[in-house]
Amino acid sequence: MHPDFWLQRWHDNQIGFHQDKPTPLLLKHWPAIGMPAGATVFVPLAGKSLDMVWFASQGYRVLGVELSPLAIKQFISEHGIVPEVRASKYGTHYIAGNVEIIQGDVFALDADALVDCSVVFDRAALIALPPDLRQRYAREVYSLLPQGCRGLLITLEYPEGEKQGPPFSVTEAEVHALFDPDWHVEVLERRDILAQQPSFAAEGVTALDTVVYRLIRR
Ligand SMILES: C[S@@+](CC[C@H](N)C(=O)[O-])C[C@H]1O[C@@H](n2cnc3c(N)ncnc32)[C@H](O)[C@@H]1O
Repeated sequence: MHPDFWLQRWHDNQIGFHQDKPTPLLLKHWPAIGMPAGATVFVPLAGKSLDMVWFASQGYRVLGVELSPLAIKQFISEHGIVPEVRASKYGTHYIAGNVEIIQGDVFALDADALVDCSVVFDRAALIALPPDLRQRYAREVYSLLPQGCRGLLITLEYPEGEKQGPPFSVTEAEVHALFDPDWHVEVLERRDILAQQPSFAAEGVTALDTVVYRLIRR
């Protein structure tokens, strides 16, 4: 997916993926990750997600990465934040309290950028990417995370070809193909959400599951 696609989505305010509260499945499953307060949570493809605010409210540090300057501008203005701003080889860093968001390309990160991250939260990130980029993302971004790093990954699954992504359907088999053997992959929950997502049914999708995974970097 070309970066311009996402910049245009933000420009046109086509951000149906944005939620006006923290992700309920995050709140439900976070205890299973067992991450002490003070840890740094990596939030790739962060948007202006309120999950970042929730993590900060729970005493975590947050490192978000987001391509769109507009998303970050909105995050800052909607939370009345006055960030410190600095530039690095990764992009422009906006830092306020426990939250740091890099405006830049997630594929430009290196291991140094993620060295302090003990956990990754992936909601609408892996599934925002088409198949070839998903492989690159697992190979070039997840692989930068330190040993022992944990992850909470939320995906969607719907029958092949019933809808054009994003969001893309990513099967359990694909999650294993992407992350085995570097990550231990475990399903925490699979839930049928078709009835709660009328826009999918309106597009002709006949089945829709969300799946929550716990990942542990070996
Ligand atoms: C579907 S949205 C999800 C946002 C957020 N995770 C949420 O739950 O609301 C995907 C986001 O990834 C951003 N994005 C896409 N490709 C990116 C890349 N290569 N590097 C950083 N951000 C990217 C887009 O601008 C968009 O805001």
